[in-house]
Amino acid sequence: MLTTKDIIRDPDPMLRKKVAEIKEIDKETVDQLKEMREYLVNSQNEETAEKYGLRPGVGLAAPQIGLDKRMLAVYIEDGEGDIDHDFMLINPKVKSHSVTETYLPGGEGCLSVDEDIAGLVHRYQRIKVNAVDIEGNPVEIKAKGMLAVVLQHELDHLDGIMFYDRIDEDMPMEPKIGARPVE
Ligand SMILES: O=C(O)C[C@@H](Cc1ccccc1)[C@H](O)SCc1ccccc1
Ligand code: NI
Repeated sequence: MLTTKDIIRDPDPMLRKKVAEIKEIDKETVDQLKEMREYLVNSQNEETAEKYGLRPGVGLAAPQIGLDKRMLAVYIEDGEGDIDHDFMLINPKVKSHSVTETYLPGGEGCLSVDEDIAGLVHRYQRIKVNAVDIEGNPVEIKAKGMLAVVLQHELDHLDGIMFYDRIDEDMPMEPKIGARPVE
C-alpha cells in the first residue's frame, strides 16, 4: 500500500513535469492507479490513517508518486462516510468550463507541500472533463463545487502546476470580482 513516504515533496522536479499521455492501459498502470485510489480511501479512514500516519487526501495525481503518467484518482466522502465522488481517470482533459470562478475560502493544501501556504486559489466553478476509465471506456464528468476544485487541483499536477502558482502575490486573500466561494 502507498504511504506518506511514497508521496514526492516540493521542490522535486517531478512535480514540475508535464506528464506523458498513457498509450496503453496495461496491468501495471491499472494497479498503480488502484494504489493511488487506495491511498485516498485509507487516508480518510481514521483508524488506518492513524495507524500508518497517512495525511488525508481527496485527490492524488500520478506525478506525486513519481509516475510520468497522465492519470489521477479522486475519492471524496461526505461527512457521514458515504462516498460522494470516486474516480480513477486516465488521460483526463478539460473539454469546457464556466467563465465564473470559485475558490475554497480557506485556501488549498497539497500532499506534496509540507508547509501551509495561505491564499485563495481561483478555479473554474464548473468544468466538463473527458477521460478514459481503467477498462478503457470513455468517461465524461460534469463537475461543480468541491469536485470541480479537486479535479482542477489534480489536473494541474499533470501539467506541473502547483496550487500556490495560482495565488495572487499582491492580494492573496482577495476574491476576484465575480468569483464565488465553494458552497
Ligand atoms: O495534493 C493533492 O493533490 C491532494 C490534495 C488535493 C486538494 C487540496 C486542496 C483542495 C482541493 C484538492 C489533498 O486532498 S489536500 C488535503 C485535503 C483533504 C480534504 C479536503 C481538502 C484537502
Ligand atoms: Ni496537490
